Amino acid sequence: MKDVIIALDFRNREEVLTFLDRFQEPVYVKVGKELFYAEGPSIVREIKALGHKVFLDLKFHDIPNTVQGAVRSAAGLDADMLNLHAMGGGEMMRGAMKELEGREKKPLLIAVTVLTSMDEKTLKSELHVSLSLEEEVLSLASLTKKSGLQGVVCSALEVPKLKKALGEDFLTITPGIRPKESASGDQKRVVTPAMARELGSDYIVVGRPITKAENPYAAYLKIRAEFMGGERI
Ligand SMILES: O=c1ccn([C@@H]2O[C@H](COP(=O)(O)O)[C@@H](O)[C@H]2O)c(=O)[nH]1
Repeated sequence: MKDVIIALDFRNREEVLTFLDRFQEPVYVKVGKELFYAEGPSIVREIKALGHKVFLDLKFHDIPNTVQGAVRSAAGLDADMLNLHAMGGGEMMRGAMKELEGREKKPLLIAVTVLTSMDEKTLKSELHVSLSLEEEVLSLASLTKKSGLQGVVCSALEVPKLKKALGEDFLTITPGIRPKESASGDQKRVVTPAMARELGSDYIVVGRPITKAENPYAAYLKIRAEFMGGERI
């Protein structure tokens, strides 16, 4: 199912609750490092208790044993989606998946490929990656699928290639979404919500174009309508 995930990149609980208060229905939100490190695990439980779905975006990247432990702790928070960096490798990803085995309520586990704030020039000149950006994303996504995870974070620009190679069921979660009138900021591989729909993204992740809007709820509805197109909203 397609959905819009709102990135709650806020400083504290008060800002989050004021923001969510404007929404008239349960939404899918993302809790990232800024909010999680300010408020701790209780913020995830509190948002869940309000009826919203939560993608806990902590992007684990460490040795396999440490990531396995982190996934164990995070899975106890009842988040709907967790993630890690595919660059941590197959052993790390398989260990993380193993940790979720046998749980009654399992979050989706996905992996970040190449951050949407990165372009090919930086990938080559700073990280000395020899593959093209698209090939690097595909290579990391293939490893992610082989390791048993359900999907990846990438730019919507890469979705058609990934779907063709890895199948329609392999989920693509795509940040770097900018409506026509929005500034890109630090995002490099950007697309509009309508382009993300055309390219086949499963979920779009949208932060500032909603959180910094004069009317965040109206901005959310507009972006959602553009992304969901004819689908039932
Ligand atoms: O490759 C990635 C991975 C994660 N993100 C996160 O998505 C949101 C995007 O926020 P905007 O304000 O819409 O730029 C943010 O929380 C990032 O941590 C990403 O942008 N790219």
